[in-house]
Amino acid sequence: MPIKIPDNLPAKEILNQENIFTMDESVAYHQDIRPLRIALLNLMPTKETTETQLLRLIGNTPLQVEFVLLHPKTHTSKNTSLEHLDMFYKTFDDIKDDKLDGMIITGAPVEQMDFEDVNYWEELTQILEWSKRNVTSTLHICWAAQAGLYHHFGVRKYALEKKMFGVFPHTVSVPNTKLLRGFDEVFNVPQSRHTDISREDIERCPDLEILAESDDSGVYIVATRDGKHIFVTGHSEYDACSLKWEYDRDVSKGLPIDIPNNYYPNNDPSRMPYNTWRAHANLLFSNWLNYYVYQETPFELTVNINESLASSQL
Ligand SMILES: CC(=O)SCCNC(=O)CCNC(=O)[C@H](O)C(C)(C)COP(=O)(O)OP(=O)(O)OC[C@H]1O[C@@H](n2cnc3c(N)ncnc32)[C@H](O)[C@@H]1OP(=O)(O)O
Ligand SMILES: N[C@@H](CCO)C(=O)O
Repeated sequence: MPIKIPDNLPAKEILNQENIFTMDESVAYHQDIRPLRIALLNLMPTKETTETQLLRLIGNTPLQVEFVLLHPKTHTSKNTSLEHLDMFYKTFDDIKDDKLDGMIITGAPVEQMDFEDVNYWEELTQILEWSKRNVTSTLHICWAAQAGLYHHFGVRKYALEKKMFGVFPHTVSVPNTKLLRGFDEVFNVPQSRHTDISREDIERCPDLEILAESDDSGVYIVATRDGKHIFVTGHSEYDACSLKWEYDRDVSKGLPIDIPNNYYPNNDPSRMPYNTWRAHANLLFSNWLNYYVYQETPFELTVNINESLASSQL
């Protein structure tokens, strides 16, 4: 949340140089508050786990959030029951005439397919197009980040020789960026993917900026310069045991898989892993909700986003 301080306090200039968000008394007086409407487009097979992980992070805010769960209607889910989807989920058709303050699009275990072979690809591209005009800020996770970068900017994904699997040290690439406010200079993020995006491809797109990366696991966060589209390659939302569960699954299937990097104490899979990324996960989501959604979204959501986006190149 912004700090409201007297207009002429000396600390204000120092904090402004650090991009710390302060608000003049005059602006604060006029700021209106209402609940934020955030959708989760859940593409994961393990839908209930993902709902819990993301709600835990979205719930860590003083803002009121109305959460809308979406699933792709053109995909028949094998691993989530129809009862669960009918009871708790909507589809794009139900919300396409609305506006949203924010949207999160999850990862999906389809990264080794061509985008066009994913059976809900056409529906997803409609949603991505719609998000440009109807959502204040969209946060794409893992495969959704690759899908969004490909659809909006033609950035492709590359197959990795070996799965990027484990917990990797990351660094902030742009000092004082609002999305990474409060982050340590080195912070951990779980990565679990067979494909990658390239720094050079992103640098060729003037609308994109790399905000965080890792010497070991590559680009972590890319954002459009207007903050309306955020692409996150890792899984900060994962629980302590998510990588263990994936590792045990692959071992039991006899798949070639290394012990997750920097995860188990002494690299020993018989020991319980620690969560060393939770604080940064909470910061990432609360910074996004505050600076990219709440501070940017119009009070009258229906009035709107079209106007503020009219000048955007997307
Ligand atoms: C790169 C990232 O984004 S990482 C995020 C993805 N990570 C995860 O999903 C981790 C958890 N998932 C898993 O461990 C596994 O997918 C499991 C155990 C749930 C199921 O695995 P399997 O039994 O081997 O495969 P299964 O045939 O059930 O398909 C798995 C999923 O792949 C996706 N999928 C497979 N083929 C297609 C296709 N042609 N089009 C779209 N989605 C597809 C679906 O999401 C499907 O699950 P769903 O129908 O419940 O949505
Ligand atoms: N995180 C995924 C990668 C596959 O897309 C898994 O291991 O299931």
